[in-house]
Amino acid sequence: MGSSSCEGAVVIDGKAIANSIHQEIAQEVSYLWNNYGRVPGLAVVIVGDRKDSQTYVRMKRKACTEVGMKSISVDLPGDASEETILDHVMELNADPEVHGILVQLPLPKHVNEERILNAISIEKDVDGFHPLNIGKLCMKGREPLFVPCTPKGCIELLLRMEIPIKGKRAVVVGRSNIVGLPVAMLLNKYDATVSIVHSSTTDCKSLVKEADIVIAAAGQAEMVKGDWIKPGAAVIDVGTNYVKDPTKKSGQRLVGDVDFTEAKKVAGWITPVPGGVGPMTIAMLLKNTLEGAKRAFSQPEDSNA
Ligand SMILES: NC(=O)C1=CN([C@@H]2O[C@H](COP(=O)(O)OP(=O)(O)OC[C@H]3O[C@@H](n4cnc5c(N)ncnc54)[C@H](OP(=O)(O)O)[C@@H]3O)[C@@H](O)[C@H]2O)C=CC1
Ligand SMILES: Nc1nc(=O)c2c([nH]1)NC[C@@H]1CN(c3ccc(C(=O)N[C@@H](CCC(=O)O)C(=O)O)cc3)C=[N+]21
Ligand SMILES: [Mg+2]
Repeated sequence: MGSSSCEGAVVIDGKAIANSIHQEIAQEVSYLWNNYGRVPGLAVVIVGDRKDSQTYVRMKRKACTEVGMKSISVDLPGDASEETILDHVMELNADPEVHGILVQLPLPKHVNEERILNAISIEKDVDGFHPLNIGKLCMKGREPLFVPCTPKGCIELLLRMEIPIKGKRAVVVGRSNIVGLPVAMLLNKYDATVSIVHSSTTDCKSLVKEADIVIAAAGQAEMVKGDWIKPGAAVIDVGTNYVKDPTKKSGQRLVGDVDFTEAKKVAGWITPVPGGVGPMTIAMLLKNTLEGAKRAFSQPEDSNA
């Protein structure tokens, strides 16, 4: 399950793997309902009307409802003040029916993103973006309460496909706080030897070529070419780039950071875009929310039983 292959690499079916995770989660949610009379709750906050953000938020809320969790929606106008957003976060922090809080990024320019993310209770930080959770992710022997969803989804794909990590060379393309950096830290925890390349790296190609595991998260359409890939490598493509395509009704097409057609001929495993990492990000968000709820339900002082 979760893959197909005719020529070249095994194509990792992230959508199918995410669906089976959704089923596992739905079972646990119904167990919680039967035993505690409560379900996990996920609050998704969106500020403004960016089309891509609205699409992603809609997908998250739908997935949440489908597994039987409670979805709490906070929709604020693009000109909402920082104080207004903070007030909503505080209210969600105090709400016993909320176990996860996600503030969709990017926030409008006038809002200090760091200030908002710092305000989310670490017990409800299902994105894993709070500096305390990130800090623990980077430290040996420390366990964050939540691991960021996209990086966790990348690792989950490797684990479920039984792709070895320990002792392997991994190269991460990109070093953002939400993808590149945390995925590199996670691969390090799983005992890969990790390099990070970025926009000032002089020869990305030759470094990527040495990797047994490539994580592409640069936000550059089809930047990683077939001849960058070591034969047999695992290629995980995080990129979601919209490129113009006059043959499509919408006038655009979604592509990854990897030239899929070329790389598939060389790689051992590869994720498609769409249908690879994207669905796993949502599955991990639900998993984090479930974990947060289970921690809350097992606390005696949480008296909302
Ligand atoms: N599928 C999913 O669930 C998700 C997908 N994404 C997608 O992943 C991609 C990355 O997202 P995000 O991390 O937020 O992006 P950012 O723009 O925040 O970071 C991009 C990173 O890539 C590096 N970079 C940019 N150009 C190059 C280049 N030519 N060569 C090498 N490195 C380069 C940048 O380097 P520097 O630091 O020097 O600027 C930066 O570290 C995007 O396409 C995004 O849409 C993001 C989140 C979730
Ligand atoms: N606080 C916060 N947390 C995030 O996790 C977060 C965020 N902000 N801002 C934006 C990025 C992006 N992101 C994606 C999630 C799912 C898909 C996804 O499911 N994509 C589908 C395709 C969707 C389509 O067709 O457009 C796929 O790849 O198959 C993509 C991207 C989460 N992000
Ligand atoms: Mg970004």
